[in-house]
Amino acid sequence: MLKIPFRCSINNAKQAVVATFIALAFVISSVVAIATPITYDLVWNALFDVAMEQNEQQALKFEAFAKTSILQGEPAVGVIKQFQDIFQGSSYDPSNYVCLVDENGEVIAHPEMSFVGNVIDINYQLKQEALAAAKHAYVDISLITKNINADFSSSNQPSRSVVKYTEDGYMEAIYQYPLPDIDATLWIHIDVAVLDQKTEKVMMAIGAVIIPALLIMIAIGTFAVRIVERSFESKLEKQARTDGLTGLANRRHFDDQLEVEWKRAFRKGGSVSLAMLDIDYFKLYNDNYGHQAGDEVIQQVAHCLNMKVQRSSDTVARYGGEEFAIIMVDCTEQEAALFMQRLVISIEELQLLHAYSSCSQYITCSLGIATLKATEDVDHSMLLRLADNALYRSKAKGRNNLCS
Ligand SMILES: Nc1nc2c(ncn2[C@@H]2O[C@H](COP(=O)(O)OP(=O)(O)OP(=O)(O)O)[C@@H](O)[C@H]2O)c(=O)[nH]1
Repeated sequence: MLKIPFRCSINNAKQAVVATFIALAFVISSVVAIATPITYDLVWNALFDVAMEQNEQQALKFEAFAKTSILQGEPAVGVIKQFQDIFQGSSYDPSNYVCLVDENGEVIAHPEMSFVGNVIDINYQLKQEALAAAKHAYVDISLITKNINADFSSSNQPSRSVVKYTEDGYMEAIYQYPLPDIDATLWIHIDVAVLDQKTEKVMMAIGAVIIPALLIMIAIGTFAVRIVERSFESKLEKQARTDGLTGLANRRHFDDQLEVEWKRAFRKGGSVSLAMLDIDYFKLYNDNYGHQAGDEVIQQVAHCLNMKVQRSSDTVARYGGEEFAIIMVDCTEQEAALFMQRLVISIEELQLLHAYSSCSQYITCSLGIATLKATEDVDHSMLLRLADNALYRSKAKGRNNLCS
């Protein structure tokens, strides 16, 4: 009776939990989606400003250096040596940012320069790296490198390209200086890859917080859903075994319990007693007092049985309609009969008025009881039959009594 609405409430609760977490995930994702670019921009802009400033300082330094060194017509080796000295210890490692390119944008090494350490010692790998970089981020290299003669004759001033972004978001500042002693341009490329690394670190840090947070949220959500499910499952299980009107064990639980007790008694070589109890003239009660009042009588009788049958090993169940069943274990036939006899009296003592009963002015009940030793030859359905027959005899005897 209670099952269907109960199932609905389980589904509703599960849906509510799932919906809450989806909503939560959505809100967090939205916040992250909105916050990430803003954070990214803020971080980027902040780092960019710093980098720009650094770059600007480097550029000024370099211009000062270039004006004195290159204009004096120093050989390339000297220029680069000076450059290295000036920028050593700065955030830029000159060996990474200085190389020589010819007018085609090819990285070259000059024999005279080989002693100037990293900068000049452009090995195959470094050259490949420079070329690879040129293909991607530094697309303008070959365009800005010019023949030394043209440049040198027109102006001794170093030309400094505009600091700009590349497609990848890198910022680059390109300086080109014609070198007086070789047919090449000293090309100095100060990029701010460092900026990107910092940004990546920040983004990774953000990811390091957000992703675990999302995972934890999913884990907690799953766990919460499981807990809710379990609690509903156990409630559902309990509901499925409980009679909705009286709260007693229902027929299903009774059947299972009788089988369990029967098997236990068989193992222990014991017996099981079973009492079947039926309210007398209940149809007449219903007809005259109404179905609602009938329900209340059933509830009161059930309550009385529950109060009297206190041993945890015993089971009181609503067998159906106005019929109840009591399983008793670990007691003799006489003890069970005596106990049930008192129960019959207790129910009449409830003094639930029944003016249409032929055996009392109050609600009474008839009771059939059977006790059977659990052996290989018989099973618990025999016990049920015996108790039922006893109940039938009790009714036949005039009701409000007990037969065994
Ligand atoms: N109010 C109410 N009545 C019920 C319920 N279940 C069964 N009944 C009624 O119980 C009555 C049982 O009637 P009968 O089987 O004829 O038994 P009785 O009138 O008690 O007669 P005896 O058992 O021979 O004394 C029927 O009228 C059923 O409708 C219930 O849950 N609530």
